[in-house]
Amino acid sequence: MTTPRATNGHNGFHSESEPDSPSTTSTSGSEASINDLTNGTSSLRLNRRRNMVRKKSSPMMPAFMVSAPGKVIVFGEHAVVHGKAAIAAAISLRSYLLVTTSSKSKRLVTLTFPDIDFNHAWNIDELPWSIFSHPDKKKSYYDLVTAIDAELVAAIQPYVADVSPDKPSDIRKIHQNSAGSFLYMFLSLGSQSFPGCQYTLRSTIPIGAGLGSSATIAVCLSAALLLQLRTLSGPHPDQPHEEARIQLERINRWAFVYEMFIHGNPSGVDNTVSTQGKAVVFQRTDYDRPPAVRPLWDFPTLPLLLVDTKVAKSTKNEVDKVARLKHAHPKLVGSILDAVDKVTQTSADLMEEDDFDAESEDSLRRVGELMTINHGLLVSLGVSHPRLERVRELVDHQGIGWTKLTGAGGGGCSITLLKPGVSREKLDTLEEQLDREGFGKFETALGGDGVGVLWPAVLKNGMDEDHEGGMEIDLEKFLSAEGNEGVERLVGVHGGVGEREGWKFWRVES
Ligand SMILES: Nc1ncnc2c1ncn2[C@@H]1O[C@H](COP(=O)(O)OP(=O)(O)O)[C@@H](O)[C@H]1O
Ligand SMILES: C[C@@](O)(CCOP(=O)(O)O)CC(=O)O
Repeated sequence: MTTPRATNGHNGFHSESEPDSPSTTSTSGSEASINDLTNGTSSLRLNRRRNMVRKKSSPMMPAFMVSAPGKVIVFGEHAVVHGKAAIAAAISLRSYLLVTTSSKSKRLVTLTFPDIDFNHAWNIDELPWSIFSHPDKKKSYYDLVTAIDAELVAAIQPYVADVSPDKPSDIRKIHQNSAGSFLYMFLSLGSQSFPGCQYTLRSTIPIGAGLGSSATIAVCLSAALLLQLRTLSGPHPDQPHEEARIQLERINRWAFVYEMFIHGNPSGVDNTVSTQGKAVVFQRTDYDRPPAVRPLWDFPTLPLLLVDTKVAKSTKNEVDKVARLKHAHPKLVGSILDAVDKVTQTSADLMEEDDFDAESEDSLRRVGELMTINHGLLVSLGVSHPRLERVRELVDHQGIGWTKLTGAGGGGCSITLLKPGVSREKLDTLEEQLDREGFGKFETALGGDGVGVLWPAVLKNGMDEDHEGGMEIDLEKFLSAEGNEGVERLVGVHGGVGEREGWKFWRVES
């Protein structure tokens, strides 16, 4: 567990437009977090005084945004749920969350997820705060929560039950799951004095395709809530790496809670890579302790083709399937999982070798062979799908690379490592075939930034209507941006025009 850091006057979110930002204390958070953060009564008094000043000068937080990337698992999915290692890398497809605060008298907290046609508001004063703030249950922002509490889930049930009553039951279930996971995190972290606010999310990541869409929502909501509670410091460009790492760990811990609610038994690899970005070797051997996460700083720029089968899958179902198989054949499935682990470790070693060259045929062939083996092992665990096998068949037929499923399988996406020097003609033939057969194709760079913050929600460059002082992103603009391109153009961390001025990231690279 991370020890809570004492206040140093430089915590809290740093922003030019926020008159009194440097503080660790919570204007809207619980008393517990004030006590946890301060070193004795004098600093407590000082912080209370700061809060009073802030309340007078800045009664409402400015609208702000948070963004988190999707991921591909390059090696080790499923085995990672059973304590083995996995390698995952952030991709350039991202989710974007706009947080708008209402005036004090408005007591609604609203969740707006237009991508899944979900919108719901709750009266903050009617939520079950008493059970969540009971001393036996109350969690702090820095706690490591490793299990979902059944009593707390029961307490939020009445608030989830009336969500989307007119939707078909399968859609309703998804909405209720979103509502439940959000309320669980909101009630665990917040307090009744929380201001009315709206969380609006748009994503460029295909949903349920194995690219970690749910983890990006978990990361965005976790970061947003922790920022609202003023329990995070930065991000700012000169922030020491160790301090940045602590902030990321806090975000990641609560993102994991959200994922546990959605998926039941996640490994945590998705939320970890979405939080910290780039590429990592991830392993969680003991669920009561934080996972071992080793960043791969020099992760090679692998020539990857990402194909979407457009077959929807459920991560929970696929994970349950493997658990059942393991239960039925413990030794056999145990050996398969061990073999996946070996593949992952071998690949990590290989890619970290000094003479590994992402453009050389020999280096790529060795990684490619490991991908083929990993896919074969996943097939034996029963998590492939005929459409995934079809992609593999088409790629193999052209002889242009090595393919494996990525993520939970059962549909979703595959990745193909392309051989160097593949002719344009062969690639075109493959792409035409994929197109004809209804597959989707993504171009995405691997190893991008993790969670980012735009505070306030004002961008300084990138759009036509940009003018001096920047362009404010309001709810209307955000909701009316057309499709993925519109979202990227409006608020994208790169926006197709290179690094966007305004977005900031916690950087831990040494
Ligand atoms: N854009 C989105 N808006 C709202 N909820 C989303 C969005 N994308 C994903 N989700 C949530 O995540 C779930 C999909 O998660 P999961 O099955 O793990 O797929 P993935 O492989 O994409 O992470 C959805 O059912 C929904 O609850
Ligand atoms: C199958 C698994 O290893 C990865 C799931 O990824 P996704 O939800 O399909 O993006 C599950 C996990 O790691 O929690």
